[in-house]
Amino acid sequence: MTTAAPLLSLQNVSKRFGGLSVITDVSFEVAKGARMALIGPNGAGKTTIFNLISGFYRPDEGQIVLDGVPIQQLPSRKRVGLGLSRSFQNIRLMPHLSVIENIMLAQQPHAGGLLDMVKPIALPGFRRWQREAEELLDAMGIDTYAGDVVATLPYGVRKKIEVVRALAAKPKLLLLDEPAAGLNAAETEGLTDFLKRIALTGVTLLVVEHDMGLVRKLCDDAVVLNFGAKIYDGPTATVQDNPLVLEAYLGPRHSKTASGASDQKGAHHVA
Ligand SMILES: Nc1ncnc2c1ncn2[C@@H]1O[C@H](COP(=O)(O)OP(=O)(O)OP(=O)(O)O)[C@@H](O)[C@H]1O
Repeated sequence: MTTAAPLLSLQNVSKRFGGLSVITDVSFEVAKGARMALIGPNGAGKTTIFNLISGFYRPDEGQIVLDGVPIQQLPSRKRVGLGLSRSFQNIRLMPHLSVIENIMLAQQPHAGGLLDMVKPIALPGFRRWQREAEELLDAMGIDTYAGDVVATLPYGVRKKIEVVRALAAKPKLLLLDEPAAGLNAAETEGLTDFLKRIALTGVTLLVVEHDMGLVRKLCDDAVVLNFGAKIYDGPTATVQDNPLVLEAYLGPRHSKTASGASDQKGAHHVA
């Protein structure tokens, strides 16, 4: 039996800061088309893993392979060229530009650079980028905001645009860093449906998120970190039954009685 090659593979990845081991021998795979969560208590190492995948940090040991290419020594922009994109928890849109201008800026990996946006109309590719940005906003159901200045839009809409910005570079793999942070329950529900729609376009998702409601609705599988080590790698449906996971979130005394714990935004209950 042959198994399809994963889109992303971390193999025995470790990262230290000075004498502090922050990631220890972490391995996991993300299949093509998967919707996978990367979860764990505060300080577990999730953001560090994202920074290692996206190229802000280099691992001290181990390999990171994207679509068959070892990327751990490549600069971030090369990883973007290979199909990696990331949305950030703290929205990184240009607040005084319109939605469509922000999306077009994010198409820059396929253009000549930021300077091109200073004199954009003269560029041969401008009309095409504009059309593609309009199509993307339309496909994601937020084209009504295309001409609006970002700073004037509600926070929940800006979060969606932050995600669409990350899609503008046509990624194979999208890293989503706490997409539901700061959203209320209704906005989170809307965002979850929105992310499912994105996944249906074939983009593979790896999601760091504390909101377990979103994780359960969106992600089939989860990797759980604690103190920089992997403690679970399997279906999201059974993550809350795992004693190591319960212990990591709630402490050893609670691990047998935690199944009654409820979802709470900001509180890191897993059950
Ligand atoms: N540049 C750095 N220098 C030193 N220590 C760091 C650095 N970046 C992260 N750490 C440490 O590494 C550990 C993991 O941090 P990280 O931000 O990856 O955790 P996290 O799981 O994303 O946490 P949270 O859920 O709170 O965002 C923490 O103890 C943090 O203090």
